[in-house]
Amino acid sequence: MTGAILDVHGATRHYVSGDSIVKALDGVSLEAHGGELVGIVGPSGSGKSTFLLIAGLLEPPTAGDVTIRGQKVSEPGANLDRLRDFRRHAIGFVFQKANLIPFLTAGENVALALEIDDVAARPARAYATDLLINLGLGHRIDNPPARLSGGEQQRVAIARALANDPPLILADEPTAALDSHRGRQVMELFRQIADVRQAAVVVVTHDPRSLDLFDRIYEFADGRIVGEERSADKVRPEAVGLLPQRP
Ligand SMILES: Nc1ncnc2c1ncn2[C@@H]1O[C@H](COP(=O)(O)OP(=O)(O)OP(=O)(O)O)[C@@H](O)[C@H]1O
Repeated sequence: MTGAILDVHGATRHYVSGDSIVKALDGVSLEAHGGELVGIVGPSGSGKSTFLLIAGLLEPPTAGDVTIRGQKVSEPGANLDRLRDFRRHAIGFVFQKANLIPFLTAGENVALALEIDDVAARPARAYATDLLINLGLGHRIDNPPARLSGGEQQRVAIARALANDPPLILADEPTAALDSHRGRQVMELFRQIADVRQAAVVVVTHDPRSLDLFDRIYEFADGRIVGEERSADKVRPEAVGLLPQRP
């Protein structure tokens, strides 16, 4: 046991494409600890999204394994359907697009994540409200997603990912659809989530402007890690008020 929240060891994923084999991921080992913001950069097709699929227990590796909080949960042939509950409690996902439910308000979108987890409607709604206020979206709670800017929608999606208080957050290019100011706000929020919640946060990004926030950055190429940079003097934005704990 390493003490890491996420410990991916030797992860490999090969796809058969016609007569050839695509090595989307080729023996990647990477750890993320509580309180760390870890970045993954690299050219298109270098295996970044494939890494997140494997680390997020959405696909098993073809070799290697994934350990989350000391429990080995994925390896070749693993039946990941059985891990649905584990995944919901352990991992919060954030994607490039917010993918909010259009006919629910921002508050209802976040509360739904708790109600699915058997939290009663009233405390779920109260918690969603607290969370959104803490993320600077108190004025948007009763608005549907279409009334929110792209950056606001993405922050609601982050609130939804936080709702079950997961120790691990995985984000795939969460700022790709945002302008630089809103992108920076979203990246600072990930930094704060790592600091305040002591979550391990792993973000795939093409955005070079926020790399000063990260503890470690891994560079991927051809399915492998080809570079690692550690930041000793990273920027720490002022922490938001203590994010409330879930009911
Ligand atoms: N289901 C699949 N079947 C076949 N090949 C795949 C599949 N998924 C990914 N690949 C290939 O694996 C390689 C890595 O893809 P991946 O999406 O992980 O890269 P990426 O670094 O996330 O790229 P991008 O920055 O464009 O999102 C690519 O060559 C891709 O075409």
